[in-house]
Amino acid sequence: MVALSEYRPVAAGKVRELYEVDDEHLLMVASDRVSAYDHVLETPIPDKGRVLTAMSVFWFELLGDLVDSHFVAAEDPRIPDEVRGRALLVRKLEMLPVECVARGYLSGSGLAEYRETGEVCGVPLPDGLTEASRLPEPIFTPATKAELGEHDENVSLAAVAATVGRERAERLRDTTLRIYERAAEHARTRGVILADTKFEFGLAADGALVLADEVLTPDSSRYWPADEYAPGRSQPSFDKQYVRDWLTSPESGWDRASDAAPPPLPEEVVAATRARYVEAYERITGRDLTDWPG
Ligand SMILES: CCOC(=O)Cn1cc(-c2ncnc(N)c2C#N)cn1
Repeated sequence: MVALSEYRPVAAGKVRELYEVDDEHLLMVASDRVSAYDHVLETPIPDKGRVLTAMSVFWFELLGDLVDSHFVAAEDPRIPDEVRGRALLVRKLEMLPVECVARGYLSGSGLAEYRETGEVCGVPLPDGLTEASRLPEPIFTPATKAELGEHDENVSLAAVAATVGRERAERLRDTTLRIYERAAEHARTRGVILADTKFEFGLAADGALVLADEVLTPDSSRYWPADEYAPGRSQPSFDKQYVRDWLTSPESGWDRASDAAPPPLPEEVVAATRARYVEAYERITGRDLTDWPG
């Protein structure tokens, strides 16, 4: 069995790493780290990496009739035991430098831009929308990838076209919206609102778009419990709300406005957060996490 240290690291995010396996394949590894308020917390959430990995695989399979993906295997001799269950063997692609975001609801950077200009990424929206408003129809709001720790920058479709060509930009938009709508429709039947999500695509040898990166996880998407949905205020995050509430409670002794690192999480917050990740996975997929490796 190969050790992870034998693979060359090629990219790292706040909570994920990417390694080169061979000329054709990469290993995408999800850690148990969680980030909140732009800080990576020191306390890991057991099984978070497994849940998000299993969730990506579920979506790759469900969306397989709409789009090809880079997913190769979740169990394979090339996957080291130490990361089994929270790592995927994927095929190496030529990546497109576009963060393909679909939004069915107005929140985060989309809401901020709307409040400034009445538009998001050059797409005009109706007046009178507020935090978490459902949009008349889902919109494509691409962004350019920022350096680690910075926020991505929202850009127009024309800016994407200037980078990847008009035809490919429109195909990115159409594919992004189609798979978002399919996923949001599925999530809704499970009592979960998929408010927005971010995809990354690469190119196959024949120029076809291939869905890459993690897909429709609570880290790449906003998941809200549908039964608590009420526009006009920030919605509870399906998975991170216990962490957010504790960090902003007097109990934590942390001042969000300061640059100080958040304190370690109490074990009951860790346990409740782990349970929310497992619940999100089992509700969305109808599968049992105990059936997933690792
Ligand atoms: C770990 C944090 O960074 C990323 O995952 C972003 N990223 C993706 C690639 C990539 N490159 C070639 N082929 C692929 N299949 C992929 C994928 N996924 C590189 N950086």
